[in-house]
Amino acid sequence: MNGTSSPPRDAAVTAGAAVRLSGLRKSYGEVRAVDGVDLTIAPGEVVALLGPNGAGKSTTVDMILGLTMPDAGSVTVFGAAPADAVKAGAIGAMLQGGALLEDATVGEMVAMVASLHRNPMPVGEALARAGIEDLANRRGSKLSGGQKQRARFAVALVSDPDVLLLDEPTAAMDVGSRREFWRAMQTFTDSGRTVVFATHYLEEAEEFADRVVLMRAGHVVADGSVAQVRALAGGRTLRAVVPGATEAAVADLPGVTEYQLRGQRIALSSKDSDATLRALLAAFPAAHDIEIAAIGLEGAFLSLTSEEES
Ligand SMILES: Nc1ncnc2c1ncn2[C@@H]1O[C@H](COP(=O)(O)OP(=O)(O)OP(=O)(O)O)[C@@H](O)[C@H]1O
Repeated sequence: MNGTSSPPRDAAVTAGAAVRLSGLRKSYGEVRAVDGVDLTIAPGEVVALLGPNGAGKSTTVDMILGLTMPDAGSVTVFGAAPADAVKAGAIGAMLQGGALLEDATVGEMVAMVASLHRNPMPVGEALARAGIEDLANRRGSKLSGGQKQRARFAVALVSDPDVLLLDEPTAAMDVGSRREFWRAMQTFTDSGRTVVFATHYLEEAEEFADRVVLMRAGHVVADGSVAQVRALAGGRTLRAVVPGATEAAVADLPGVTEYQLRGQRIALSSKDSDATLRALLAAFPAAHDIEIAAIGLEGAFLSLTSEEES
C-alpha cells in the first residue's frame, strides 16, 4: 500500500514501467489540480483512478497523454515522453467528449486514425473488438451517446496500443452496453496490455481493476488492490451464529477490529475476513448462518475522500 509519497516499486518495474509519474504538479490559477503525484504503473496492470469531482483525475490523464504540460515533475510512458509514445502508437485514449466527425461514418473514422499509425490493427478488427461492426456505415451525427463512446473505443484501439487511457469510458452507456464494453476490454487486457481508467462507478473499479488509485484534491490518498483500499476503511463485517462462543475467543480471532456477542450471535468487523473465518471455523466447527459483507469500495471511497483537508 502506497501513500502520497509512494516510493518507486522495485527497480526493474520502475525501469520497465508502462507509465511513470514523478512529482507531478499542475495548477490552474489558485487551483492545485494535481499536487505532487508519484505513480508507477507496471505493464499489464489495470488501474482505476477514482475520486470525487475535481480530484484531478482528468488532469492526470491529460498529462499522461501529453495534452497538458505539467508545471513540475515528469511523465514517461514506456520510458518515452508522452508525445513520442503517442507518435509511436503506444498510447490509445478515450477522452470525455472526444470529438468525432459528424459527417464521416464510423468505419471511415477508424480507418482515418489507422492510416496515421505505422502498425494499426485491421479496421474490421477494431470495430469488432469495440462491438460495433454493425455501425460501420453509420455517420457520426447519427450515433447515440453510448454508440459514440464505443466508436471512440474503436478509435483508441486501432493503433493496437500498449497502454489505453480511458476517462470515464462508460459515462453515457446503459447497463448492458457497459457490461459489453468491459467484456471487450477484458479481451484487450488479457493480452497483457495496460489500462488506466478514470471512473465514478465504484463497481467498475471493484470489478475490473487490479489496482485502485484514489485521488482527492490533487493527491493520491490511497493506492492498492481493491481489497487493500477497502481494508483501509475498515475491511469487512462477519455475522454468524456460534454455539459456545465466548468474548475472549471472539476477541482472539485474527483480524478482528471490533465485535459484539449477543447470546450465540456474533457480529464483528475484520481487516482480514478470510483469516477470521478460517480461525472461527477451526475453533467452532458448529458455527452456522455465516454472512460476510464487504464494506464495499463505496464505503472506503466515502471515508477516504471526505476526510478533512489536511
Ligand atoms: N483547463 C482548466 N482551467 C481551469 N481549471 C481547471 C482546468 N482543468 C481542470 N481545472 C480544475 O482543476 C481541478 C481538477 O480537475 P479535473 O478535471 O482534473 O478533476 P477530475 O477528478 O477529473 O473531476 P471530474 O470527476 O469532475 O471529471 C478542478 O478544480 C478543475 O476545476
